[in-house]
Amino acid sequence: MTDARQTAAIIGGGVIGGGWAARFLLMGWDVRVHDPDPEAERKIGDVLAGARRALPMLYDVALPDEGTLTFHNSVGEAVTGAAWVQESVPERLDLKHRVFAEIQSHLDPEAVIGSSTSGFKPSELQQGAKDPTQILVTHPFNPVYLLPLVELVPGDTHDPRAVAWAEEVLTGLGMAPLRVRAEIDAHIADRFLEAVWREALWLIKDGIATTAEIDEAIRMGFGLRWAQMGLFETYRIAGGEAGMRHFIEQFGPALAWPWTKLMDVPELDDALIDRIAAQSDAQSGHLSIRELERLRDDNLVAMLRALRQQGSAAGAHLNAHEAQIAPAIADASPLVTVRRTVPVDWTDYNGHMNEGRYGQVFSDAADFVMRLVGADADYIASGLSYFTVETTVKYLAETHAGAPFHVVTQVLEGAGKKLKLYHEMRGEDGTVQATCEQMLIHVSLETRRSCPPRADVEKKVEELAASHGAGA
Ligand SMILES: NC(=O)C1=CN([C@@H]2O[C@H](COP(=O)(O)OP(=O)(O)OC[C@H]3O[C@@H](n4cnc5c(N)ncnc54)[C@H](O)[C@@H]3O)[C@@H](O)[C@H]2O)C=CC1
Ligand SMILES: C[N+](C)(C)CC(=O)CC(=O)[O-]
Repeated sequence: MTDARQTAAIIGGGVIGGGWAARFLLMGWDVRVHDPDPEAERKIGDVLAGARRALPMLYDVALPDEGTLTFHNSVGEAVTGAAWVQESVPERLDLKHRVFAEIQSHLDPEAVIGSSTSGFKPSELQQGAKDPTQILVTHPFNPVYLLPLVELVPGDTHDPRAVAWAEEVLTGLGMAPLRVRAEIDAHIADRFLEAVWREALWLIKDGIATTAEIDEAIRMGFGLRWAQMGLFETYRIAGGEAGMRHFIEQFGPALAWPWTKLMDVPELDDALIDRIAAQSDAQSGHLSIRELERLRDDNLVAMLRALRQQGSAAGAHLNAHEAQIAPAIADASPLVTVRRTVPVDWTDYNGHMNEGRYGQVFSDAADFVMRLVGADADYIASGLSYFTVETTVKYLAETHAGAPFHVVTQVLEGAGKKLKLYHEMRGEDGTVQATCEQMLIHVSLETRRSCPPRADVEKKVEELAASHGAGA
């Protein structure tokens, strides 16, 4: 099964199938799509263009080499040889059953079928299936290529090996599988989303708030809190020093007050739909869906990168995934010390990468060289390190958010306490965008003064310098 594991079939290439296709492809899988819509290829192309820009910006290293995308006229052709099938056809049980039957008549019995269903339980999806244990719910969130959460619902009838493998695949894609222990309509997260949506529909129907006011209430307040601590940690803090118990004592009784209409659904009659659509047009109609997607993606990237910096919530998850995909530190000729994409939060009011960020790039390049010569985390913990004492940066060409680049580094001098580096930052087409000459001095972290490196590090520095022709 090992070779076939790198091929995923996407059955249904709409909003969600397109997002899955992008995530698999950008994480190095080959992707085979079947969708009867004659526009499917164009639509997936649009989603993929957004994903190619956004997903690499989340990481401080390059993503794996992109897989190959192909389109197929039948389910059978698409799933043959696939190790993973992601079903993303419309939310109709009869249609999903027909599609599963066709998938299972061609699929390798060891492959997994994940369903994107927002609401059906695995036992419902599995009804009448040739092998029910092959079908799991893997419910993602839009945009699938950026949001890590995927609800993994195996249901009662499942093969633990398939579930373990599904967790491994999803984690490898950079997703955060949340195992739902007992099957339930609409899983976990959509229960909240439905409740919030119902309440919002009432507010509009009753003329209390517009779509714009409701969105403002979310994004200026509790929406920000939820992204980093969720509901219960947030409420624990809201209980003050007495924590959760005090919070429940104070606000629990309010649940019985006539605040909410959660159990009733407002009738979505023409008048209500017209009102919502008109308010939504007034709020966001000046932007196309693609422009809104870009705004959403840039904001999500910037927020997720901030959480990465804090090592918190989804940021902690992304840090762990980056450690999995980061290339090993190894010598090579030419010595590429950084390979990544310019993230959106590195750009400024001039619309290009801000000068301050070049310092980060060349600092990362120097860190690579330090690890290469053995001045790694353990070495630093032992009380020895290098300090940069001088840099000369030349800015030669602009670069922009989403642009891939790499840094090639040369050791100009490496002897005793001195380590002099020359870096060239190059764009995808090889254009030199910036150069940096950088002098590092070996130090004791105890005395904060210069001192000779440990013998093995000094030897590696000298060897590296000699291999780069230093002093020749
Ligand atoms: N849109 C959303 O926010 C989310 C949707 N989901 C779930 O993902 C699934 C798909 O939803 P969307 O992508 O939003 O729908 P969509 O309408 O954007 O895409 C569905 C695609 O399936 C294709 N299709 C129809 N019959 C097919 C068949 N027999 N074989 C192959 N393809 C077929 C359609 O041509 C269409 O391109 C649903 O189960 C939905 O509940 C899950 C998470 C979020
Ligand atoms: C509206 N929806 C129920 C299809 C939403 C989801 O299933 C998840 C999401 O992306 O919000």
